[in-house]
Amino acid sequence: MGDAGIDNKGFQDIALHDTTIYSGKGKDGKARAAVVSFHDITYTVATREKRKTVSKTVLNKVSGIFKPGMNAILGPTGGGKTSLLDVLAARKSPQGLSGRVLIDGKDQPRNFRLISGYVVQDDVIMGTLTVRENLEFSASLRLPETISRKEKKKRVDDIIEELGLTSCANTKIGTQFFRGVSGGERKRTSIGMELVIQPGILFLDEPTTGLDATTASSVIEHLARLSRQGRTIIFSIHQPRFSIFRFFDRLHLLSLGETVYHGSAQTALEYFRQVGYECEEHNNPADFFLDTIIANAASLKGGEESMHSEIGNAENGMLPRTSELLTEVFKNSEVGKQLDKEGRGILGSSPEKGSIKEQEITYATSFIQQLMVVSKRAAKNIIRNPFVLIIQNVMLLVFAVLTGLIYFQLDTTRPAGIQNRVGAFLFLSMQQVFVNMSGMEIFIQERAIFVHESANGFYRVSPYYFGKIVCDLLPLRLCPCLLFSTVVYWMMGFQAEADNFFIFVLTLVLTSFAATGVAFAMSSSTSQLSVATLLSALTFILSMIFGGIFVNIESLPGWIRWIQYLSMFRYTINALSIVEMSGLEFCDENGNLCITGEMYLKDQGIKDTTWGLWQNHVALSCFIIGFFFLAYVQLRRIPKSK
Ligand SMILES: Nc1ncnc2c1ncn2[C@@H]1O[C@H](COP(=O)(O)OP(=O)(O)OP(=O)(O)O)[C@@H](O)[C@H]1O
Repeated sequence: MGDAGIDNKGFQDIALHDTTIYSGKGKDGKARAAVVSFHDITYTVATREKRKTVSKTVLNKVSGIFKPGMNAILGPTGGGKTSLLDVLAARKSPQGLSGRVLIDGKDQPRNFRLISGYVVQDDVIMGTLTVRENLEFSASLRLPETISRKEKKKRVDDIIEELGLTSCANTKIGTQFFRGVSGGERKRTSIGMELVIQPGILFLDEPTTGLDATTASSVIEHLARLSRQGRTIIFSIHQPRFSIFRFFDRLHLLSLGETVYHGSAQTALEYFRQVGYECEEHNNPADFFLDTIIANAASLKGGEESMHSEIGNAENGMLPRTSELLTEVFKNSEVGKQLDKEGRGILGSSPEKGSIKEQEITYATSFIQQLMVVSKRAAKNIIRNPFVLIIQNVMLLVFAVLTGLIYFQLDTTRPAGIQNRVGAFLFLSMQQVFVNMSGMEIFIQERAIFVHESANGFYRVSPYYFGKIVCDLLPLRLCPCLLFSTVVYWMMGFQAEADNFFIFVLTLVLTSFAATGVAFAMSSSTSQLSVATLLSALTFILSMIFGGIFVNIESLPGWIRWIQYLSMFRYTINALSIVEMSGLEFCDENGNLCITGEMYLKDQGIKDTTWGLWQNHVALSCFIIGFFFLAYVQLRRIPKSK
């Protein structure tokens, strides 16, 4: 059997001319393609099956060598393509992973994620920004501050031209609320966001998925053009048409996490013919490979039934080993042996004897630069998505007028004057808490974008978080709350004293921020909006019960009474009660049987002292600090590796 696949050309030139660890750039500062070799990659995960934890082998001793050009990882669904791509791109956590990935014969640098590009399958890209703005966002954060604005702009212009995005450069990407650029333009923008750093190696997870045939061909054509400029492009792909397949230089065929073929794409058909599988004249090679792999695996499992089942259903991800199994055939073939020999050669000349290590994330820009760029994008996002902004401000104003009309100019007759005020305190605190549950979706909606960008070194968690807080708290929490509290205070006819008014507004603002803190903490702790909503609703309801109105706290048994201290409703209601009730006298219709506001407060166990008032604001501030800090910690804990 002749050399049906492995092409040595290029490796010696590239790998051995430089003894330093790969930095992504050549001596001239331009992107430098590299040889990515992987040796005996095994990846296992623990899964739950029939109430037992079992170990599943996703990749089993997979080896190969990807050189500058177009390198495709192909295989049936569940074959391990994405897993292999993630391992090569250093996006997998080292847990359960063994083997080595070398770049130009040396270990991957610890900041490999930052010098290589990675385009995920579902484009994670801000829909409210234009194509150009998204590219500029990437350039502002991923290029060092030593590069001038002019140069960054030029780089963005070049990419727009290179990827054929000129006609849609100023079109918004699009969200679920409005249509923007086409699928192909969106994918090319995602690719452009990675090209900003001029990576020598570009990884793409199924770049054609979800695109129509013509758009998919155009994306692959663009990638092929990029590869000819000196880049190593590695991508997973499911079932490409021939018009796409013909652009592939090298091919790695996977079946159930094992290599079926690795080598030149042009000679792959010849290899299969030599091992006994002939492709019909007008059949698409990619379809032929997949059909052959599936049929081979199914026939070895035995039976007609398994012929029709996905091969991904094999037990523990492995098939019984027989000499006819294509993975075994490949190992024993000339192509397989030559790949093994070449791989051992690279490993032998590798200076280190390391294993796959956790990646470290370094950043090209300072905290301040990241804060500015991220805040600017968050502000644009709010302005261009005005629905929430309008609801939060305009609707709340309408709601404030309605509330003001219900409790209009409260009098001090007894019992209505007391009852209406107490009802109003509860209603106002509930309103502030429940309206701010909208903060729940803040980190859930953008979770995929945040994970992708922070894993790729766009920004640290802290500037992203602070940027979000500023852009969310001011327009969506503070402004509506100031509007609302001003309208209701004067319409309800609360005490016309400046001090009282300002303390009233402060109390509602702190309540609004504390509720937002709870929503943020929930939002950063889960990716499911329904879970976050449920958790927050339960927290608020429990807190409401212990607010002092639904149940007399003093009448509760001691073992449960302490929960009152965790109720933000209690602090809000107590503060509002002290501010409004102190100094009032409530009498019945005849002007007899009067009680003072102070008597009411004493009856409720509320201390009408300076500290008695301000302790409520201190407690609400502690809630704010605690929940905002928790939200930050939870955001940091979101794994950046898969
Ligand atoms: N963390 C994990 N936990 C459990 N199973 C996993 C995990 N990662 C991968 N797998 C399993 O390993 C197999 C390979 O997954 P992978 O996503 O790499 O396949 P793929 O070839 O990219 O599939 P597709 O074409 O459907 O995207 C699948 O059966 C998948 O369910």
